[in-house]
Amino acid sequence: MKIAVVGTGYVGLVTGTCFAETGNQVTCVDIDVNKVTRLQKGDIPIYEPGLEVLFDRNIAEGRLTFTTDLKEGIKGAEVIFLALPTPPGEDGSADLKYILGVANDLGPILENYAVIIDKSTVPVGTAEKVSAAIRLNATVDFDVVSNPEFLREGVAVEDFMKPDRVVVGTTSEKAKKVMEKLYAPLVRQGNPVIFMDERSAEMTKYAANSFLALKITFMNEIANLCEKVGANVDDIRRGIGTDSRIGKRFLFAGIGYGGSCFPKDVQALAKTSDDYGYDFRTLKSVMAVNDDQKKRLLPLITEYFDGDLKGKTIAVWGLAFKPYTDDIREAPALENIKALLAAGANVTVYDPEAMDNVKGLLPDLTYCHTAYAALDDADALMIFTEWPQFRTPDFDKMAKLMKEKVIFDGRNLYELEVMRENQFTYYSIGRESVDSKVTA
Ligand SMILES: NC(=O)c1ccc[n+]([C@@H]2O[C@H](COP(=O)([O-])OP(=O)(O)OC[C@H]3O[C@@H](n4cnc5c(N)ncnc54)[C@H](O)[C@@H]3O)[C@@H](O)[C@H]2O)c1
Ligand SMILES: O=c1ccn([C@@H]2O[C@H](COP(=O)(O)OP(=O)(O)O[C@H]3O[C@H](CO)[C@@H](O)[C@H](O)[C@H]3O)[C@@H](O)[C@H]2O)c(=O)[nH]1
Repeated sequence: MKIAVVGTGYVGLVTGTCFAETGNQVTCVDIDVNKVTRLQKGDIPIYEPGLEVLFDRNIAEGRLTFTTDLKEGIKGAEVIFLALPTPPGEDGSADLKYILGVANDLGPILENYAVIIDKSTVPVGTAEKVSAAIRLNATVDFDVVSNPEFLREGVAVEDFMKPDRVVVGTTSEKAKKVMEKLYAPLVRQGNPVIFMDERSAEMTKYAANSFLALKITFMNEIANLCEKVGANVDDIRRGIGTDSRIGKRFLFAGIGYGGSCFPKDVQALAKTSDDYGYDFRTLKSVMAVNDDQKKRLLPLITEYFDGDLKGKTIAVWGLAFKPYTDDIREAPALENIKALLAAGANVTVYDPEAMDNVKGLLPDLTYCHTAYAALDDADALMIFTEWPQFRTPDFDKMAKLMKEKVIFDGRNLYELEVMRENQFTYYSIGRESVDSKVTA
């Protein structure tokens, strides 16, 4: 099939590359000239494991091309994906200016029947708005379909190629046939496609993200209570996750959820609820609890240093909002680092992928080439991202480098017993703290 993908961000690049890999002819369109020039040279601007190999192969074999010209990009395409940003507007609702802007542009340049696919996360009713915007100037027939994306950054290729499900919202039989053809290779491999109407598909995306954010937030509150009652949240996770009705995934307590999706999508669904006169109380609690959770370690580190962080050197491991990505959008690390700087601390950081993305935003940090270099003469270590390489460090080496053997861990990377054996003072989430100052 001939496919156009408008928007070469995270979703656009994964969508374009994966559909090229399944044998389609894909043209990706972006208004960002620098990005398109880079892409045309075969330089991929995001870090996503497994994507580069597919990207290189499909460019080399001529199935994947890039342009800044929308008209050229959509020429002859049977399907046109809109993978455009939907950032939060001032009132928390998803800002549709990119989507509707492209929809307006599409009307006069469509030359043949095409299915226009909302891949972006968009509020209920957007397919109708996109359709109306295109119809204003269109001279040919078209359909607008909602096909939300559920991929996770860091495992995006796998999520795309082996999705738990594909959701397609359309009430047009003609568009349904095109969508069945598009996803036939995935269906043949046993991945289900669930058809529904446009509004239900749009709601499904927000319901999925909000439910996952709720699940994490619930565990974060259980963790907070565990600290008070003397229970261990990791045991609770194992104890409830084995119940198949609850499920093992997305039960890891930590320093709050971040990223480019959960925060904005929970907020947007809450705004939709308000607009329709429904008071969605659980969603509002999720947002409030998560805001607090992100700051969970700050009072602990402040108290540890008797209320004064001025002149202390705090090492930070992890900047990305989660491992296997260089994405720092809504990353808990950033808010914490800003608070440390405001309190007068010096901050040394290490992240295997995300440092270049932070340098412009926070130039006053000391960026280190290795995790250990960040510990040199540090008064404490804070951990915000669970990169695998942080899980099994050389504790003796850490002890020699650090001024004080104290760790504030927002991701529960270490067993309490290991911390006791290594005589580290250790604060984590939802577990008792280890005070090696007293026991050493
Ligand atoms: N990032 C994820 O993991 C993820 C997963 C599922 C769904 N989503 C949703 O997918 C959508 C896109 O997310 P993203 O992370 O890929 O966005 P992004 O911000 O990384 O990329 C968007 C791209 O669109 C381009 N663009 C803007 N206006 C344009 C125009 N008029 N014409 C052509 N290109 C234009 C930008 O230059 C940019 O390259 C959002 O709605 C998001 O909520 C994201
Ligand atoms: O048990 C868990 C699981 C995740 N998180 C946090 O939750 C956030 C989001 O993680 P994850 O869902 O893995 O990352 P995203 O790439 O943001 O993916 C989410 O958002 C995407 C954009 O909408 C959707 O497509 C995905 O299905 C959805 O998982 C991160 O801050 C994680 O640290 C936890 O704190 N505990």
